[in-house]
Amino acid sequence: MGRLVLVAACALIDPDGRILLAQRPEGKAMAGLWEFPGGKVEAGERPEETLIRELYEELGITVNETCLAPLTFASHRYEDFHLLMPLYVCRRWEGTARGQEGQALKWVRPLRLRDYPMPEADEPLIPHLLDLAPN
Ligand SMILES: Nc1nc2c([nH]c(=O)n2[C@H]2C[C@H](O)[C@@H](COP(=O)(O)OP(=O)(O)OP(=O)(O)O)O2)c(=O)[nH]1
Repeated sequence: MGRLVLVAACALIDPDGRILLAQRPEGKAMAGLWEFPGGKVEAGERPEETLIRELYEELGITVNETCLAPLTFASHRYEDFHLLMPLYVCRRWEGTARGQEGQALKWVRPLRLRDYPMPEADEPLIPHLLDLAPN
């Protein structure tokens, strides 16, 4: 196995039950694919701290730790690393999500998630989101 990489990700869910996807920018690995906001857990961080930091940096929103609920996780072998990615859900935050790094954002109904090409690791997460918000 290659390196184990720990990434915390979050499905933000709006009052209509739609989920926020962010498009990975050009120049990064997996550019153009749609992902759940989040990022690598840095040394000394808890995953919840990572998410609070990343959601502010990427989207400009403020999230309280008590509003982050664990849903499931992805464990996926990529060519050069193994991704372990806990997925949280969050229905409450402060501010309006805007791509702070020029990335496109899209609020997507769970049934439409498959219309957006996602990283391989994310595919098994979709049924969990469909169970959660079945429209
Ligand atoms: N945030 C997020 N990352 C995901 C998802 N699915 C998935 O395979 N990943 C992978 C893509 C990256 O390899 C890693 C997240 O790393 P990142 O976005 O913080 O960092 P990066 O690839 O831009 O690399 P770096 O330049 O910051 O080191 O997890 C997802 O749904 N959300």
